[in-house]
Amino acid sequence: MLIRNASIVAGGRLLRDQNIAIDGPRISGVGPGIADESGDGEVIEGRGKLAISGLVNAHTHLAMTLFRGYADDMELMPWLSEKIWPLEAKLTAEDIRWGVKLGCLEMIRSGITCYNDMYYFMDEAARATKEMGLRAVLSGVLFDMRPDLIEDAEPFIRRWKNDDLIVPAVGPHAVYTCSEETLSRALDLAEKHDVMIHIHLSETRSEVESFAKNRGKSPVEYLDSLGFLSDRVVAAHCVWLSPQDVSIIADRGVNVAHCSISNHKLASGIAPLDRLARAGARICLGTDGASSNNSLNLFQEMKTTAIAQKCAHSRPDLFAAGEVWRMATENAYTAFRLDMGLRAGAIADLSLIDLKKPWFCPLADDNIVSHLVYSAQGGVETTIVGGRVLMRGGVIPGEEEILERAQEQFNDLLAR
Ligand SMILES: C[C@H]1O[C@@H](n2cnc3c(O)ncnc32)[C@H](O)[C@@H]1O
Ligand SMILES: [Zn+2]
Repeated sequence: MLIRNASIVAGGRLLRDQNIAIDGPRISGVGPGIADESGDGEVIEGRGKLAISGLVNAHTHLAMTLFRGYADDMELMPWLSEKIWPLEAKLTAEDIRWGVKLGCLEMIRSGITCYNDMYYFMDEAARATKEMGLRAVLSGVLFDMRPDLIEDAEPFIRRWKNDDLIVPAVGPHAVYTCSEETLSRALDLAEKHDVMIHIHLSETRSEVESFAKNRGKSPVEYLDSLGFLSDRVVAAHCVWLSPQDVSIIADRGVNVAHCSISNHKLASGIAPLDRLARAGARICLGTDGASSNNSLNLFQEMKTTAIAQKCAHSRPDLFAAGEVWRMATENAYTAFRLDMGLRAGAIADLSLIDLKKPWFCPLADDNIVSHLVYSAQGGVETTIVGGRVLMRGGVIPGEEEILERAQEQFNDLLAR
């Protein structure tokens, strides 16, 4: 396959008239005049389009698209205990199938090619994701109150560990819902199978303060005392951190999944991203679920991340566009061990964005990253994962049926 005459971003600058040759699941060449070596004869016209390497959603609960708009305007714990968990108790595999497909539609349309998820019925989520063609790191959520879920964690890893798109992981929900035994079991599993650990961490002030009151240490210090923290961990939120917590996170190489919009919508707080960045922590971006955002759009996350941090610190120079762009791309590629980027040999996970949109005008060689972070509002029109075209010219096969079925599942779930 050959994408011809596209523009790309290199060193923060716009590079025009580039060909991208794709051979099977990988990129075979990028540059002016590069020829198609695959022999499949497929050509995608890239003139007037920007090719970007795929964005990575570092934290979500994809099937929560069915809960979009279901319980707005609440803070975390009452939201979970009074509204979300009672309805999740009624979830079926079919709900997960169509909720995940709906979420995949939205992510394909916003240039996300890989997502990191922690939820229920994850075999169904994996099958639905593969049908949609996206890449995913998936973990079944672990709670003390659900010993059945804990029992299935290892079998799940064994079922999916050699898949070409699905990477299994372990998902202990949080320190306030998982005992030390559960956390230690999750860690042992992750180390035994060399998979990642996905956890919610220090999201709200009350969570951290009550934990410290009961345990005499912060959630971060507690996890560190268990030997839990390393670059195998993706920690969502990391909002309420002491200076010591920040040092531990950075020193252990923990991957932070910063969820700016979810933190704002639940009024959880504004994460100390500047302190984390200055300490050398790796920061990625996540949308969280569509019930606490309520979109699955990393362009919105990037803009919100940048402007929220600038305003919180009265420092407009903080988190320039290029730094935030790397949170949704390169930082996540490192965190999730993804061989991604617009270069020969990388996996062919990329999107084309139509530059003939008002929000990309005026275009200069040095303002494209600014437009992507501060003004882009859509225009992703082609998305490719592993060399498979998932959306072309704005068309995703089967989209109408997915929208109908997701609506039916939502109606059925609420009626249960
Ligand atoms: C996977 C479980 O986690 C729940 N969940 C969704 N969003 C959040 C959040 O921001 N913090 C903690 N837990 C969350 C989800 O409803 C599942 O029960
Ligand atoms: Zn979450």
